[in-house]
Amino acid sequence: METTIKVNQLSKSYATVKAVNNVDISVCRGEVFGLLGANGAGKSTTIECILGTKKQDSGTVSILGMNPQNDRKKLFERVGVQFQEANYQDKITVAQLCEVTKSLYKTSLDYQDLLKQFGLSDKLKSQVSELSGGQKQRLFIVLALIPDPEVVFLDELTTGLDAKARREVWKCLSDLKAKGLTILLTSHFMDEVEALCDKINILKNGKSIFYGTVQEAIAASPYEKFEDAYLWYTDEEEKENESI
Ligand SMILES: Nc1ncnc2c1ncn2[C@@H]1O[C@H](COP(=O)(O)OP(=O)(O)OP(=O)(O)O)[C@@H](O)[C@H]1O
Repeated sequence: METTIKVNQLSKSYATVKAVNNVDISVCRGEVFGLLGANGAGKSTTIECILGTKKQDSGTVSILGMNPQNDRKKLFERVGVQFQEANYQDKITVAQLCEVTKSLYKTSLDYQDLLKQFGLSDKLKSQVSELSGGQKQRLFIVLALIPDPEVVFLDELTTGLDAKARREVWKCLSDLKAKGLTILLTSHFMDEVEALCDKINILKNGKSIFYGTVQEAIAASPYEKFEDAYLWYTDEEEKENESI
């Protein structure tokens, strides 16, 4: 299968913090990859190095066959990014924000269709600032999908969404995956990871402590539930570190 994202031995430090330490990632076309770990584990730094908005200290990154440092412009046309705190002006409606986003790209999808898929059809004329947290979160996913990307990065996918909205987002993403969209996501919800991710990489203090499928993660742990296994992996490492 075609490899869409390939990260080899990626490392990045900030002054005294080794934020990412020899991380590997390999994502094929149409796969959903979960980058997991507690706050500060190194997920955002890894994503920024993949997108080329940060430069790694060592290791290599290839996305859609491109080097993100050299091909930022070409990459921008083919990759969607969901931002947590988008920088939009205060008084802007959903429709206007979608229009502005659309205008940045050569090709784009019909945003009215996307808004419908994500349950936001009736918000077209609403001010973005007046949307609920969950509605904003879904709008940010829509914005990431407007350029009809081949790869999409979704940071803290469904944080702030209610149970029904989360399920709806999962369904939409599964449909997009079936059409060949490659997805790299971060999430603090293990039910979501289990429902969506083909492979995961669990980071702790910048290092990879598990890489493989959710099933493999469970099998290699003493637990039967993924959330228990996840907590076991992250705690286990802590114990090892404490004993050093
Ligand atoms: N610009 C920066 N300058 C200095 N240190 C930073 C910077 N950005 C991140 N760090 C540090 O690097 C480490 C990894 O941070 P990063 O944001 O990549 O983690 P994360 O897994 O995305 O966390 P979260 O789940 O909270 O978003 C943390 O210790 C953080 O404090």
